[in-house]
Order: sequence, then structure tokens, then C-alpha cells
Amino acid sequence: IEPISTSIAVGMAAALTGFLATYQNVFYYFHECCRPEWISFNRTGLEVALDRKLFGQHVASRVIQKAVTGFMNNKNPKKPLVLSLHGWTGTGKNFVSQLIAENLYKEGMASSFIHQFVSTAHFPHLSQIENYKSQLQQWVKGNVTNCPRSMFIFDEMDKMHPGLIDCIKPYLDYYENLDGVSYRQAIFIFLSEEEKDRWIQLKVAICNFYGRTDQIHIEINAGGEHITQVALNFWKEGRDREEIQLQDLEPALSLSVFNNKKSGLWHTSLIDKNLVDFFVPFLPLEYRHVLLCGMAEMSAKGLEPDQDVVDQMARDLVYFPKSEKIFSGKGCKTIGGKLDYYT
Ligand SMILES: Nc1ncnc2c1ncn2[C@@H]1O[C@H](COP(=O)(O)OP(=O)(O)OP(=O)(O)O)[C@@H](O)[C@H]1O
Repeated sequence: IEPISTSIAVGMAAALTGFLATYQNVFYYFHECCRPEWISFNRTGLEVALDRKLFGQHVASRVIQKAVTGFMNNKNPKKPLVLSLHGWTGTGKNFVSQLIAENLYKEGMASSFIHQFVSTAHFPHLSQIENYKSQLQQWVKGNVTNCPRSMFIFDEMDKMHPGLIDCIKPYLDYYENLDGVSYRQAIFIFLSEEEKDRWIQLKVAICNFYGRTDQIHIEINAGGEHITQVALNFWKEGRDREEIQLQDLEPALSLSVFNNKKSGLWHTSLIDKNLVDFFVPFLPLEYRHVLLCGMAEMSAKGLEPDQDVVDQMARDLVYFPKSEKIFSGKGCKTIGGKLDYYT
């Protein structure tokens, strides 16, 4: 072994290793990858975002903050985090998922580690259910293999086929690993709108009963087994909405309620095995919340927030129940488009 060529070879190898390491770091700097540079939880960021950007959802806000912070601080979770978000349309379920994403992934919702499914769009054909099942399993497994800190959002969960829910159950469970893959760092968020379904089903049933085709004013006396009903009862009793506690909404999120409702059947299979860690209730939004959404939306559009414009827009929305007109029928959902008309 000749000393000069040996030192040249060793020097070249060291230079090459240094170059590759630098190249890799530069690559990771510009290209999103499953590393702390791209995925790190900003606890204060989430707290501030929930506090300042999410209106009228003090219960959901508290539950989400605790759930996500607890999970992210746990170095060795026994299972993935599974959140189930419930409530009226346009009350902020997707929006909260976005706030979580923005405070966990540098790329926010654009992160390649966030995967979103809408049951009616992605699984439309009942005849294809077996295909969907294997695709869904491969998809979850592939993505978690690629990055354990992946986030999965399943929208319209109430419309999802029970067979598909069954096939994702193992990933939500307490297994250390499945076929060599651990799912314990992942986050699953289920969104469902069964509140609306239940409300509408009930309305239709009562209209049919009375042989009426027009909209009639309906009081729902289901003993507070409806998130909206709880909010309505508080309002009628002249109590502050912010007094509503998670315990007041528990009957609306209880197993017995889900058991009795067709649209809630999916919960039973997940609740039975304690696979859902937190049920998060979203209250229906009132006029004053729509105003806040309107002002925020104008700022987001780069416009000077104008109270008169927003007020005009909010007054033209439809509110329910028909007699009291307290809650916005579409929450804050359509106001982005509506503001274009009023500005
Ligand atoms: N509570 C809220 N606070 C602030 N903004 C809100 C709130 N709820 C809704 N918004 C605004 O309205 C938009 C639509 O709401 P979002 O998609 O989160 O409703 P959703 O509850 O998921 O409705 P759906 O069940 O119909 O999907 C959001 O992007 C956000 O701009």
C-alpha cells in the first residue's frame, strides 16, 4: 500500500462524503421531507390561532388545544391521535384541521404529509367497495411508511361506507406495529355533519307526519341530544353561550345517541374499541360570529374590513330556527363568495 495514493484516496472519500452531506442538507432545506425542519409542533401558534381566528367555538378550541398538545408532547404515544369533529355545516371543522396543520407542518395544508379524503368524492361507487378498501389500506400504510408523522383527514365520515371504516380500524388501534409499520405518530381527523342530517331527518319526518310540504317551525325536545339544541336551550334560558361546557354537550356525543341514528353508526364500531380519543363538538354560529368571520374574510382578501358591508352581508343570510332566527344556516361557510357581491 503506497502512502501518497492512500492519503489522496482517503482525502477524496472524505471530500465526497462532505459534499454528499452538504448536498443532502441543501436538498432537505429546499424540498419538504419528513424531518423536524419541516414538521414541528408550534404549541403557542396553535393556541393563538384558535384564540384569535376561530370564532364561537370555546369548547372545541379547548379540547383541540389539549388533545393536540398532549399528543405532540408525548414521546411515546400508545396509539395515533384520533379526533372526531362534529357539528353544523360551516362552523369550522375543516378550518380547525387547517389551523392544526399550519402549526404542525411548515407547509400547512399544502404539506405532502397531509392526506385528505371526502367519502362521496373518493368512494362514490358501492360496487367498487372492495377496490376502495385495498386502495385505502395501501394508501394509509404507504404514507405512514413514508412519514410516521402523517395527518389524515376524512371528511363526510357520516356518509362513509361501514366496510371502509372497518378497514382503517387497525391503524387507529394500540398496536406497536402492523407488518413492520408503526402508526402511533400519525393523526387521524374525522369530520361529520350528522347534526345537520339528524335535524333535517327530523324536520322531514315531522312534515310528513303532519302532511305538510312547507317548512314548519319545529321544536326539538330530544333532551339536549343535539349540539344545536343545547345551544338553543342556553339561548332561551338567557344564559351566556360561553357557559356551555363539554359536559353539557356530552349527551349529544354519547354512544346511545350514535347507536340510535343511522348516520352515526360508524361511531359505534370506533367507540366500542375506544379508538376515538376526543369527540369535539362545534356549536352553531350566531349573527355576531358571522360578523367576525366577515371582518376576518375581508382582511384575508386584502381589503379594509368594513363593518357596514359585513353587517349588510350578515343580515341577508338565513338563520334558524325560523321563529327565533339565532343560528346561521350555513355558518360562516359561504360568506367568502357573498362578500364579493357586497364589496
Ligand atoms: N368558527 C369559525 N371561526 C372562524 N371562521 C370560520 C368558522 N367556521 C367557519 N369559518 C370560515 O368558514 C369557512 C368554511 O368553514 P369550514 O369548512 O371549516 O366548515 P365545516 O364545519 O367544515 O363545514 P362542513 O361540515 O359543511 O364541511 C372556513 O374556511 C372559515 O373561513
